[in-house]
Amino acid sequence: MIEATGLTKSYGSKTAVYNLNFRVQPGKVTGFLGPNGAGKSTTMRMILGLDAPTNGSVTIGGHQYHQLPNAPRLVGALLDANAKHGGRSARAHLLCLAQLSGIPARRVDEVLDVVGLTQVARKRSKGFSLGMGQRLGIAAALLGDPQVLLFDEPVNGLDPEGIRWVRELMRRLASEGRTVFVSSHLMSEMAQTADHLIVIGRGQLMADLPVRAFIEQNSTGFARVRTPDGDEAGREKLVRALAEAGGQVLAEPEGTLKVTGVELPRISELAHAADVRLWELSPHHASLEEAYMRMTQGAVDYRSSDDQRSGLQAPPQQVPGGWQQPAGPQGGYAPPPLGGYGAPPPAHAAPPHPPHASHQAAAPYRPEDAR
Ligand SMILES: Nc1ncnc2c1ncn2[C@@H]1O[C@H](COP(=O)(O)OP(=O)(O)OP(=O)(O)O)[C@@H](O)[C@H]1O
Repeated sequence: MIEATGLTKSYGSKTAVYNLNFRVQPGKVTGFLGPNGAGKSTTMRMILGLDAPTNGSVTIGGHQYHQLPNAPRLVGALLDANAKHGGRSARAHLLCLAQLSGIPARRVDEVLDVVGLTQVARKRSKGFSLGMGQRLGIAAALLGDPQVLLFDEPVNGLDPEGIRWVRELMRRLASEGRTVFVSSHLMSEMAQTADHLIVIGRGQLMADLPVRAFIEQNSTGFARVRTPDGDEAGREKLVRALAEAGGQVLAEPEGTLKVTGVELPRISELAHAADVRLWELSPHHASLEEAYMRMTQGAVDYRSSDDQRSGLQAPPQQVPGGWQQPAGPQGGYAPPPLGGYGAPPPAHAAPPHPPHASHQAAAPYRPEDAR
């Protein structure tokens, strides 16, 4: 098990990671999610003893990395797939790592086989594609047959077949009882790979919950409704009727309405009764990616200025005579529940002041706490 306690890292005035508390359990794939610059790599480096925490600690099996007896045999990691000598062959690169850790040479051939690089084992790695480089990095992580594995963005540069392979490998490693900690900025990928999620934004913990719970909370459906272009009166009439029927309506930038709280057949009846024609009435599911974006919005360091994801970045548009707020608890676009994901970090910065003992981030939401 990996355990972080009050883990904090500052680089000068920049706080990269602040007061992280989490546990990564064996026998599961734990996804470590966060937008660019959230602090994932910094956290992983601290777990591996490559960076020293400014405050707090992180341990593996109760020990700091440097205190582990024979660490390379206990912990394997892929941090940077480019961290290799390009002039060496894949096999020579792995042999070198194996010798440094007292791992027998036959293990090199085993891991080359596991990652599918046997055919190119004697080729220089500088000619490798990004995907082959990732596979070589994964092979290096597996060399010591470790119980604890950390992968920083392992599917970067992989094609769909490679992504599926990584997903299956992670799941297999976890099913063997290993601790598997995988970082990504893609919720859609993690939703398919991980059992548990730890989400950070601007260095702070935003959620710590099973993937199943995240999906249950965020994959509720909604209806998309379009009235004829230019028929403002009809649109307003429908919005009023939907609101009176208990629905929640959000105007989308494209001119459509996003409706939750009213079933599709009922929307059709209401439109008919109000004598409003519909150009579109379709069922939808909010994607997990969207829910994740919503959770981490305000915790993103770098965002393009023309990000038009409907209802996510832009404030909801006012709907005349109807509901103006985003969907309620049953809607896919609901804001994180109060007391739910834990206090998000301050909107515009990681801790506004350098961390100090009295500034405690709220405990993250764990569904088991609610039971
Ligand atoms: N050595 C360093 N010196 C100064 N700032 C750093 C250093 N390493 C990381 N940072 C800063 O700390 C923050 C967290 O960076 P980190 O690389 O851990 O994020 P990340 O979640 O891994 O991002 P990405 O998904 O883009 O790799 C960033 O703002 C980054 O610029």
